[in-house]
Amino acid sequence: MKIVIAGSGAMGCRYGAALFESGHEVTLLDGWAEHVAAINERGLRVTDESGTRVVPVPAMLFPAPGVPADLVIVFAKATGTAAVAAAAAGAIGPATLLLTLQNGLGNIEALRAHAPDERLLAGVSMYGTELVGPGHITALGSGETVFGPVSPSGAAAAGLAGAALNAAGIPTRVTADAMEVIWAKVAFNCVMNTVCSIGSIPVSALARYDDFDALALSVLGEIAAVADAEGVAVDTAAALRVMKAQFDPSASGSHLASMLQDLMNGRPTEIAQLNGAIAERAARHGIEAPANALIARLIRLLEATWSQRVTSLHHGAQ
Ligand SMILES: NC(=O)C1=CN([C@@H]2O[C@H](COP(=O)(O)OP(=O)(O)OC[C@H]3O[C@@H](n4cnc5c(N)ncnc54)[C@H](OP(=O)(O)O)[C@@H]3O)[C@@H](O)[C@H]2O)C=CC1
Ligand SMILES: CC(C)(CO)C(=O)C(=O)O
Repeated sequence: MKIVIAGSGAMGCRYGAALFESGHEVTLLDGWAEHVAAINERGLRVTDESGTRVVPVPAMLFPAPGVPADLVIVFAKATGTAAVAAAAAGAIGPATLLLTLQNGLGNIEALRAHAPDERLLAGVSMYGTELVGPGHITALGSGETVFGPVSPSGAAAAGLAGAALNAAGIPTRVTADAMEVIWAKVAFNCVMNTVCSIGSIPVSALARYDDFDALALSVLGEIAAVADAEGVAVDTAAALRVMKAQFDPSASGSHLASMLQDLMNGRPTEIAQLNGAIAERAARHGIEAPANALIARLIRLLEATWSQRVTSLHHGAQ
């Protein structure tokens, strides 16, 4: 298949490398010139449990040239989905499938401007990945990819894309209910990404915190109420189990949540598409969501002040 990755940071590079190595014609599209140049000059470096390998996958700066792909996978941050899809429009032809595995709410809505529902596929990934520098990612931990068609008429297309990912060694499950898996992952990220960011801790450190269940459930209860108002069921007990399974270093325990990576890189976070979106939708539905509203405020505080974080005693002393 001719595959274009629209937004080739940590995750886009991870999926693009695996698909390239399994024989597909892959192009990584990104807006970071130094990263694209490093990939084209030295190959994409992928570090995983077995070491570092170099993958000679080609990369290009946006915008995409006018050559339609069979599959475009959007892996920009959710803050930039609309802009990235517009910059990738040259690769989206009348038969192109458009797949989003991004975190957050609102990605499907942003992609609808570029493909009808029968060619839109959406879901989630539990892979923990870090962009450690231009042209270099660490791809650690296991995790399932789950997605489905946005419209029932896209079921065959979802099967085709799922088969390509599985054949590339990315464990993938195709579901009939994309919205259910997206909301379950939103619930996961609204707790895990924010709490790990506020604490500046890896996922595994949460295992040491006795009150995790109460903290998580205060956030999850509000999310379940908002999801319910939008016709989607979120199973809070199941969400809590999935989170706690990630404390294990062989899952994503040693991983730094993507929101914490954003803060460390001085980049905007996806808070508006996570707890911020929950607080906003709750207000629209007349539901109280103080925990999510407070967490959104705390993350915005971190975004504004991260560069002034105190990291040692006697800060400023000579
Ligand atoms: N990382 C993870 O473990 C996981 C991430 N996700 C989700 O996948 C989506 C993509 O996330 P992810 O791959 O982590 O995103 P990254 O932060 O790795 O990359 C996103 C984009 O940000 C820009 N960028 C990133 N770092 C720099 C830098 N230091 N300097 C300049 N530009 C930079 C690049 O594009 P540009 O310059 O064009 O902005 C890049 O394509 C998100 O929705 C995320 O929540 C889901 C599961 C796990
Ligand atoms: C990898 C995982 C599941 C861990 O929080 C994630 O979604 C993220 O970092 O954004």
